[in-house]
Amino acid sequence: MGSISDHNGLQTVDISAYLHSNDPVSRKAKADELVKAIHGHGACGIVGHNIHIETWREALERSKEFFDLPLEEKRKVDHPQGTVPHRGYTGMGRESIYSKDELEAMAGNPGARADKALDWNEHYDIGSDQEPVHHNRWVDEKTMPGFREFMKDFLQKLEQLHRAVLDALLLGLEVEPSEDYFRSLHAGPQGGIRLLHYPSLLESTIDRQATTWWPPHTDFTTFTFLIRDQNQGLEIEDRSQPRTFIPATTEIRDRIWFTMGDFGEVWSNGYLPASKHRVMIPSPPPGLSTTTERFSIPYFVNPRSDDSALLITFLYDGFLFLCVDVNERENQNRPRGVSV
Ligand SMILES: O=C(O)CCC(=O)C(=O)O
Ligand SMILES: [Fe+2]
Repeated sequence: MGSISDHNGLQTVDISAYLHSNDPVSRKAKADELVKAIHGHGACGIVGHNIHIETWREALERSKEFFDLPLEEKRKVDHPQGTVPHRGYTGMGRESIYSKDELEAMAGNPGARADKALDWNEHYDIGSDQEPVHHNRWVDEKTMPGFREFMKDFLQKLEQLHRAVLDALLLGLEVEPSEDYFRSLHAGPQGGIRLLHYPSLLESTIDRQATTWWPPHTDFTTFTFLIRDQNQGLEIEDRSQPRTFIPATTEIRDRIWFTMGDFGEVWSNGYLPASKHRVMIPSPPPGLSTTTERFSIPYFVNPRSDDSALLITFLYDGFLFLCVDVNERENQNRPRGVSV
């Protein structure tokens, strides 16, 4: 499939020529196309990426098997308490994303937290066993045979893809090969997958003011790949019309949605802006009173933790690129939401 432009302005880039060609001219052309697409919306679709549809279907099926376990089984792998919670299971309504405005409004008023809308999903975070900061909470092998091996392998495939996409961005941005710091920042095992389950809900019980699947947010990542089932829900902000969202449609079955994260925006000094996105609870299918459940698997690409403060600048297309690594350990541990 060639690259396509959706009627709604989001581009979908077929990166197979980048991954498989030895021709530097076509690789550079593809890298440029990717950078241009992300520059526009902070997000784009990616096809031709080497993650086979059978593999991602299996990942979604195994994810469903996990969420089908009794709650007491899932709670055996509950996320760690404290400042580094991003591994293991987080149950329904236990994490809320707060916007900057909400956090400001809450300052000095701890009771305000109780009024916060719930993000109605459950999720299970997995990263590399080699990653030094976070520690996996694996389900017992007897409970889910093969789950751990499969997820480790899936994670590795996504890691390979993230390195290839990062290389393409660096080529597209014309970063000098001597500035290999960027590559090395992401060469380690910091990527992580999140198995996500958005439950089916009885329409009459949904207070659409108070309940969301995910409210609008940007990810605290360099960038994110979004793998999902066939059900609609993800929407990406149209940067030309702020607060207007474009459905990230699912009709191309093996399209991965790519969203730039906060660190990626800082890293590129805004040239590749962080994508604001949300996940909406769809209306029930015609004739039904309950909404359809949804499964998705974001893969978060994070920079390496590093104790050294580092500042790198370079010029591209009249933009000053800036990368600040301010003792990232603090930043990486910043909660994306608040667990209760
Ligand atoms: O489920 C999705 O498609 C998106 C999830 C998401 O935005 C997130 O976990 O940060
Ligand atoms: Fe997100």
